[in-house]
Amino acid sequence: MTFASDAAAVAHRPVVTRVVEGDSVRVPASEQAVRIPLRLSRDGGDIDRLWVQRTMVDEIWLEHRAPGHATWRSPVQSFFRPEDDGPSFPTGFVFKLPEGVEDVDLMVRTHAPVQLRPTSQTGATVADMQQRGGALAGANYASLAVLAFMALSLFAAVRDRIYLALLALSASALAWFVASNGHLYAWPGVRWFALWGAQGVWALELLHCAAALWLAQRYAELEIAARKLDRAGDVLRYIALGLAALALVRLDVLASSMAWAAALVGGATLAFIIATAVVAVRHRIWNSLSVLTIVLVVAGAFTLRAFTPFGIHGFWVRYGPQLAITVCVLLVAVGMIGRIAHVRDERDRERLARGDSERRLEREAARVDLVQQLQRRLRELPAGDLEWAAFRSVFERLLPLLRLESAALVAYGFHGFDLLLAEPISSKPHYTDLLATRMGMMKGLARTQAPVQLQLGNGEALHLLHAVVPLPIRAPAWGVLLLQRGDGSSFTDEELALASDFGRLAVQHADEAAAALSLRRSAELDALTGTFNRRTIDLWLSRSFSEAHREDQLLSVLFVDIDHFKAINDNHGHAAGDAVLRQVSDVLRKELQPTDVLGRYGGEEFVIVLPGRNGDDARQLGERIRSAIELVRLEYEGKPIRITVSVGVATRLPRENEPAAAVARADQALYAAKRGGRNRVNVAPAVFT
Ligand SMILES: Nc1nc2c(ncn2[C@@H]2O[C@H](COP(=O)(O)OP(=O)(O)OP(=O)(O)O)[C@@H](O)[C@H]2O)c(=O)[nH]1
Repeated sequence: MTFASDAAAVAHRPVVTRVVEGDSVRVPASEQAVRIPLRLSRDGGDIDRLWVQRTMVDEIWLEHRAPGHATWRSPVQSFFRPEDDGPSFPTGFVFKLPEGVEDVDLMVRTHAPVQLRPTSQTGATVADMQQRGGALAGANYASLAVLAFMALSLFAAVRDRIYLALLALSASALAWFVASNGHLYAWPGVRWFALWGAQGVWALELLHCAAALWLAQRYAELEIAARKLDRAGDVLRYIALGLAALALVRLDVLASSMAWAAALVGGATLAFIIATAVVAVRHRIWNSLSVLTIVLVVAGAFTLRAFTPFGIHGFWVRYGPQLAITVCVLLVAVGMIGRIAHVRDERDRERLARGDSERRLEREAARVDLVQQLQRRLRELPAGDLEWAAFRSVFERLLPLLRLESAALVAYGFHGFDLLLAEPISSKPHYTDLLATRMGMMKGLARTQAPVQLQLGNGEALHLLHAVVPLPIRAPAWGVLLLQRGDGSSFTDEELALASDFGRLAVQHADEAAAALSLRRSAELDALTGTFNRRTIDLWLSRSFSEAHREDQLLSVLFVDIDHFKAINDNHGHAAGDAVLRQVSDVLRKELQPTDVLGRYGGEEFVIVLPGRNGDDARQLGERIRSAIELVRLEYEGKPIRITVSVGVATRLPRENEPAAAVARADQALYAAKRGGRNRVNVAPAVFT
């Protein structure tokens, strides 16, 4: 059984209590040396050393005083001035005892209160203790140095400040351990740190606490996970840093309270880290369960060490906390490495998402642009040009968007046209070849309405991968888009969907434009004969007269009226009359030039506007029409119908810029032709009105 004694009692007064070696004794801070009388038990003959665990004393030595004898005094040792010839990592103060002596005085001068437990040992045991302690300390330092270096490398690679916190944690642990074990002061270059004495060690301990708090806050992502705890961590960290700065001021009056303050902050830090580790476990942070376990072990190790004054001692009590902290740093580092993968995954995911949304935006913009262009372009085009214009707009966008080398539209019966449109035009022979051999297959694929990817081609181009995208064209017509990339890479579902969508838009807009065009045409045309109706031909007449007047051009008008049409209706029926009207309009159309305009003026009367023709030309045309109609041999229900027409001709007079007068003259001329016996051409005199 051991007990603690307060050596203060023996500082300046005669011995009251004699300390038995192996007991713990507390030595208070004092400017003068404190004398601790020791009763040695030297049962074994080999026991000739006194061993005191290294602790932060300024000076320590042994004295032996016997009445009538000269005082024996051992060399003075110091925590802050290790002997040069001692072991690399000394773990204790060792004094060779004079022979036959059972009572010695242990002399201690310290600026900080310390707890000592002197024991007498054999030389072999002392060597063994030095070796074990030294080996453990060395291994600990090496591990922490490696971890610090690793943290620095990780920071350089990932540029995440959490690795700086890991560096601070491992480096501060290393500095603290090296100083608190008394090894720092043996190393050249850093010996000066001894100036701060015990206060320097506390400053390092407090810095380590601050680093541990910083890392714990970031490791458990407290800022997001537990804001209140995070703020408490901030406060504790600032306290630790403030106290560390205060410790470095090295005021002796602060020595005792600083020891308590460091212990309190250490305890609070441990409590905070346990709470943080619990939060990390709850948030499933990688490796946090192992970290929590080791943090609890650290707390246990420190608690055990706090009981040293009550006789709990031993190798593991002395070194357990340091070892546990190193293992803790190691586990946190492992967690941090796992975090790299996590951070990288996050970054990759972010980059992909960003790329995805940019691509989507680009495609959406291209789609909007396509729709606008289709609406604009197709409105102005005549029938027959709509289809290729719509698909050219599609290709303009698809080629860059899908990185295509070429694309083609293959369509049969689309608005009555067969189309092969290739972009660029140089790729047309390739698609022509493809069609020659794969037409049936393409037709089959068009019916499926699902895009596919196939290796298509002939001869050398056999390997080329093509996307075949069916178009929604109403059967029996069909059509597909053929897309091909130079690098042979396959198309994603998204890309095929995009091509499908663009193809559908082109078909839809071409359909709408064709429908609008035919609606417009039907409003302009006479349903029975397909020639312009009265309203349209009136517009043409006005436009032609003002244009001819402006340009000072010739312009003639023909009125063509079927003779005795009422009789045809009466004798053969109304349907026969309709057939005659269609027949006459066909003959008229054949006789006209592209610039001439034909319209049905009403009933059985047609008007022909002849830009650039004089009266003579018009009369000759009228004559050709008359004789051509006369030659028509029309039979209705087996009965022949004889058709003749009368023609009135009028020509624009130089000052005329509107048609009314010329139309009246032509009508008059026609009337004259009728009166003249029909089946004849009559030219209105120029000054008829
Ligand atoms: N079948 C048919 N008959 C029509 C159509 N539009 C007008 N008609 C008829 O055309 C006839 C015109 O007859 P009229 O104006 O008397 O002249 P006509 O019989 O041709 O005699 P002339 O002009 O004097 O040679 C009327 O009987 C109308 O009913 C039509 O779209 N189809």
